[in-house]
Amino acid sequence: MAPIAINNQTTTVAAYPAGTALPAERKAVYKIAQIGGDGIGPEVINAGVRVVNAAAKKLGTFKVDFNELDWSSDRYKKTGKYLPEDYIEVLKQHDAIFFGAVGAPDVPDHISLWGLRLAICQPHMYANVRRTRILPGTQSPLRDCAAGDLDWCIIRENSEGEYAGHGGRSHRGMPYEVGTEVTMFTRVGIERIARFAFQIARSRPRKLLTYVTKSNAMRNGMVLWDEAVENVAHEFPDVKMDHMLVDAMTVRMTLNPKSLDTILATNLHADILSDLAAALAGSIGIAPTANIDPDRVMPSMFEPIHGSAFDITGMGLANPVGTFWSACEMLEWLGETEAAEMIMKATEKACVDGIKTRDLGGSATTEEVADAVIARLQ
Ligand SMILES: NC(=O)c1ccc[n+]([C@@H]2O[C@H](COP(=O)([O-])OP(=O)(O)OC[C@H]3O[C@@H](n4cnc5c(N)ncnc54)[C@H](O)[C@@H]3O)[C@@H](O)[C@H]2O)c1
Ligand SMILES: O=C(O)C[C@@H](O)C(=O)O
Ligand SMILES: [K+]
Ligand SMILES: [Mn+2]
Repeated sequence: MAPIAINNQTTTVAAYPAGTALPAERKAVYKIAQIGGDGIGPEVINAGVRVVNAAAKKLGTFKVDFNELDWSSDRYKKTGKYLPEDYIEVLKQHDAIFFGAVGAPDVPDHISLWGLRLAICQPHMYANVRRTRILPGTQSPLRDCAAGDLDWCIIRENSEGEYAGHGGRSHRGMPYEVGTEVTMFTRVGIERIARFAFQIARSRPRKLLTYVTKSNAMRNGMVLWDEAVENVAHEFPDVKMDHMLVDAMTVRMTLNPKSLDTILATNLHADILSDLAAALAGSIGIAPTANIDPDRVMPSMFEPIHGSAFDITGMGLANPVGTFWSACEMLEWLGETEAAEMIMKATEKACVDGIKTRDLGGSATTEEVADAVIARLQ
């Protein structure tokens, strides 16, 4: 494996390992596929687009051309399809994808998720990166944690495992009906995500990786996980590694959170742990997601961690901070670190100044938070 340059930038945003992350060139214009999707998705994405455009204008070094795509549950209800046949080709014409959320009250959740998010991300975007940090001006429900704490980077395997899509149902409606969901792990899939996670861990000051499985109860695939991760660990002797079973991990995240830094887990486990991480940092509304194709075959997809939140749709209550942070991850991935830092700092300033949505204890609307962030870009 090629040596990996260590990214020494002191940045408040993503610090991807330089070897995997830096694009070949910076561009004058980035073409971004904008997919608001459902529920609060379009609300937070529209706010994010405004903030990104304002930052680009302020810097004057690049432009962003957002291409709005109507791929959503509305489209599904009208046409029977979330995506056009040639969606891969369409997406490939872009440098990145800026995504809101998918999920509608009148479409089964497994249809919407597989119809849009999973169809786009599997199999190329195998690394799902979910950062957490208690932002200045916000509060954690953990009494001993303050701004800057819970600085975690969760690496979620994003292409297989519990989301392999294998299984079936038979004897529908009968008392002896059967449903199976086959969890599939491959050594190739585990090793590639483990290497990615070790590279991230190595690029962070603490060089500390905790990997999570449930290899006591799940005695095949998760034991393969343990073996494959331990094997990859030999390539990274400078990274300190430990292992947790997922149930005990929830306890450690809550009661001993400062002992953690980079966290690697399977698709489902990391999905759950990353929502917990966001909540421990104050709100699900602040947390970002980067669905990364480290090989850059597909444009990577950036989205807030949350879903379409139909309970608050159209009310101006959606916190756009997770979307702004996701935009920072996107800009960082494109090589525009300066813009990423500018947006992250302005977002933190708006929080410090108390311009926050209800989930963070404030009373500002989505648009007011966006206005406040734009006013603080410098
Ligand atoms: N990546 C995705 O597109 C994605 C992620 C999660 C859930 N979903 C889908 O979204 C739908 C709703 O799922 P759910 O209710 O389990 O999760 P959710 O994240 O949509 O909402 C959970 C709770 O958090 C609140 N919340 C979420 N985002 C918020 C924000 N930005 N600001 C303030 N409050 C916020 C909601 O109001 C709700 O009370 C389902 O269809 C689900 O499948 C999609
Ligand atoms: O598990 C998923 O992929 C759906 C959603 O919960 C998410 O985290 O994006
Ligand atoms: K989302
Ligand atoms: Mn989730």
